Amino acid sequence: MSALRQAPAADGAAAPGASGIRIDTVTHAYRSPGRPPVIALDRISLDIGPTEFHALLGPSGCGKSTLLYLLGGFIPVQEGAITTPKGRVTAPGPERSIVFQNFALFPWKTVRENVLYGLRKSGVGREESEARARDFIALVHLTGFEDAYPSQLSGGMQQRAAIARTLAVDPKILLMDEPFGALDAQTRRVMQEELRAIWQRSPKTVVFVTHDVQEAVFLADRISIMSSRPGRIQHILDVPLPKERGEDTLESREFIQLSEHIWRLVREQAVAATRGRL
Ligand SMILES: Nc1ncnc2c1ncn2[C@@H]1O[C@H](COP(=O)(O)OP(=O)(O)OP(=O)(O)O)[C@@H](O)[C@H]1O
Repeated sequence: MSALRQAPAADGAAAPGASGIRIDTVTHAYRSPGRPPVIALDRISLDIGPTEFHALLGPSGCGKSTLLYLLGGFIPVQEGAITTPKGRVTAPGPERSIVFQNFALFPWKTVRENVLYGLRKSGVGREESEARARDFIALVHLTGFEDAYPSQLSGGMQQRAAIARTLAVDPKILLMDEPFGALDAQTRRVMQEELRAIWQRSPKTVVFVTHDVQEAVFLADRISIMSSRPGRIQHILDVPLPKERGEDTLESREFIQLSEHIWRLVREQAVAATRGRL
């Protein structure tokens, strides 16, 4: 396929000191007594550019979440290094925000208070925080639910509140672990378009974990496809679609061809992973 280019390094890839992320030969093993270690990641190297939207795809258990949590500083780097312009990642930091699969809202705070919490914590003033909270609650279609507590919302609404909380802070590096997994198909599509539009208005490094090939192709500039046991990056592909993406994108020949091609590559990894377990 001529539009495709195997892309071992991004154009404008992050050099340490520029913004973006450099992942340098990172290996991660989970160890428990009396069991062989699980090598979740094996010598992963990847440069993600300062304004790049990067998607991670791969079969279940290939280490996507592990890599994202390492980038977030939630689990310590065992071998290799992860560098951002702030230096080596050793702990969570204000320049990196993460949206987890299962929302992580404060149950004792309302939607508005949850969104305000992130803003106030990152030093945004009261008035600006109130305005941003209003805007981002509207963006995720939760206007009217500002004073609701998480327990009063559906799973999808809670997830949208969590997304609003993270996006409102406008972090330099946005890490997302299947953030739209709990949403119905319609809402998911709207949120994908909104996220892409937000990223275009305020370009930042995004690392987006998903199982959904079309979601990855619609959102990302580059896609890494991982293999499992051990987790390695098998392919890095450019997504040569126009920057502006919407309904038309989904119907374009380029989108359909690229999605099919990537689907085949992911399937190969999934088949290999299943064989490995038999
Ligand atoms: N706390 C843990 N202890 C032991 N093994 C773990 C732990 N967390 C993850 N693993 C193992 O590490 C590997 C990578 O897991 P990880 O959750 O990162 O994969 P994933 O690609 O995000 O999977 P999924 O797509 O199903 O969410 C898997 O084999 C998993 O079983």
